[in-house]
Amino acid sequence: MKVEIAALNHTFFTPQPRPALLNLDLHIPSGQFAAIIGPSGCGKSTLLRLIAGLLQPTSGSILLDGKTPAEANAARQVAWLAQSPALLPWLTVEGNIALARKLLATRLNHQMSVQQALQRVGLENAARAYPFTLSGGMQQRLALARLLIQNAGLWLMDEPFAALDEITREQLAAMLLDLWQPAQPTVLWVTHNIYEALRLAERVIVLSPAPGQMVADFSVALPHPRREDTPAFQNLLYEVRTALNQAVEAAA
Ligand SMILES: Nc1ncnc2c1ncn2[C@@H]1O[C@H](COP(=O)(O)OP(=O)(O)OP(=O)(O)O)[C@@H](O)[C@H]1O
Repeated sequence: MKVEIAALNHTFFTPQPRPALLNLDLHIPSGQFAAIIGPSGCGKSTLLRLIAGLLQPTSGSILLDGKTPAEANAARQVAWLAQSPALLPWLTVEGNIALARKLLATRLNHQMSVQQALQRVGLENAARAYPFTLSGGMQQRLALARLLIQNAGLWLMDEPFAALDEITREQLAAMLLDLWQPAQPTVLWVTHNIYEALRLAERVIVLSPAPGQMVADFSVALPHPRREDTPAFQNLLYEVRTALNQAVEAAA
């Protein structure tokens, strides 16, 4: 799904005006895996919420394959993964996925079974368990299975693995890449972590401190799996970090 954002502004009124995003123009081609990084409070989550149609922009436009966020949502084309997996505690692992599948039963190209989705995330042996009996990493794998079965054209990800330990986080990041590669939905991945962004994404977009403006846009043309100890990775790391630091200094 193509994401086209033009002259986007968002201000919260609390009641005093608090600008969160300023004049953002962004074009994400269909199938791109893009990471959005920026300092805390720069408007990353606000941007995702606007794209998901959970907030109305103060001004500007967002089009998802030519549709408004509300229209794309109604067609169930937008899937969301956040830090909290928002599982239904009264349903088993397979019950959670079966419900997500049922909600999408009218989608013509929807062919994946519950079992297949659980296999893809390595949870086939936990199908009868309840979410509260799972570790944090397993709960996020279940959320990934739900994301997969939604078969949406756009995945919005708001630091989904930030609460997990380093090793689980890396495992899930690798799993996410494996899940993304066959169908290649468009991914917008919000993160604070420059390493994570450079390990996964094809593009890294840097926002300034609030109100968030785009200050840099990097293409990451490195093959997977990416090794951090290569000069190409280290160069990009340096450039992204420098862009971020300059934006923070300019705003200070
Ligand atoms: N519902 C709200 N009402 C008022 N202000 C808000 C609201 N949500 C966010 N803000 C403000 O908008 C700005 C951007 O917030 P946002 O959560 O989008 O930032 P973020 O980059 O995602 O931050 P973090 O990385 O810490 O999660 C901040 O100044 C925040 O305080």
